[in-house]
Amino acid sequence: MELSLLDLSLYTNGSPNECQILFEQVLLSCASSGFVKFVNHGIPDEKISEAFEWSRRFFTLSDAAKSKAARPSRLGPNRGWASIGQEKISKITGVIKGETSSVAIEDMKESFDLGPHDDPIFPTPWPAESDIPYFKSFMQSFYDDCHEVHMLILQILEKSLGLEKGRLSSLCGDGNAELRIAHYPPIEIRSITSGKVMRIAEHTDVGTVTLLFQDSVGGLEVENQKRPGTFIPIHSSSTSEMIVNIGDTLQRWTNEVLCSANHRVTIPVNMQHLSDGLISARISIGYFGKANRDISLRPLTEFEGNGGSRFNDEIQSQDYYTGIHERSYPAPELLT
Ligand SMILES: O=C(O)CCC(=O)C(=O)O
Ligand SMILES: [Fe+2]
Repeated sequence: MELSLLDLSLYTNGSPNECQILFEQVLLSCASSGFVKFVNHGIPDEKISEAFEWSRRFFTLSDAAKSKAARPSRLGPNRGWASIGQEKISKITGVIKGETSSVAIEDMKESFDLGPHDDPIFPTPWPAESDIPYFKSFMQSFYDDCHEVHMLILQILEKSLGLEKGRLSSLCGDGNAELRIAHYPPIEIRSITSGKVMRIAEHTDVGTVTLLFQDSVGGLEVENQKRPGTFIPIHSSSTSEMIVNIGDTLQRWTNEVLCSANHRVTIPVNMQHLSDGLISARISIGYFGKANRDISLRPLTEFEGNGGSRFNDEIQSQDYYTGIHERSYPAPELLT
């Protein structure tokens, strides 16, 4: 299975026929693998390179400086700096499939998440401006760029799925997303094969779609939806390539016409034949598109038909997101 690499600019610049082909290809890729890749998505290459540069700068700050932006210990969305091993994504492995995991594999990564600007309920804790001047303004501007692409992709999905204009995008227009920079420090192959740690354990993302940029180290893999249990490596030929994966929100809204993509970050494919060796540090940047707060995650009426749904519970978006995020930050006494 190869992921389609599609030209997003055709949506605004293409002929009606080219647009139609784009809608069909997006649907084909998302419905068969939960993933699609885009070029010409509108965020300039230089800005993406700059985002990687800012990420490196942030992660080379001292722990004391990063701690000023530490993840708050209260219920809510992901905000601020989470140190290496703090988030345990293995605690949410299998949740969307209705399987619960009892293992607590440590993720060997650190991350920094920002939410909407001036969020009065869940503000983002920032590092001191004097420690990393202009970091905040750059990251907020990159957040806005990603929000625009998120809206564009939802509009395309509306067309692909035969929905009314605005049907998906109006549920997300407030911009309730998170932008995450993640740093995976160098790690021994043996540590991962021991089964105790991972770069990031397999999981699905909770939101609508995730927009992901990765450096050239590799290791990102997606589960083959036709052959569960087997994983396919996802390469990017440049950091500008945008990888888009379907999240739980769209799985629920579409009543599984689209299914969220189960993915993980592990040993890069070019090192998988080795029993020993050091995997280089890796940086990725992900924008986690989400529904506005207080939106029902029941299937949309357009997808209600045929044989009911697994997702008829009355859960609302923020409650679902918070519940899942909190599971991945278990209190030490809850770890198994
Ligand atoms: O680092 C990556 O490539 C993926 C990260 C990821 O899946 C996540 O943070 O949800
Ligand atoms: Fe993810």
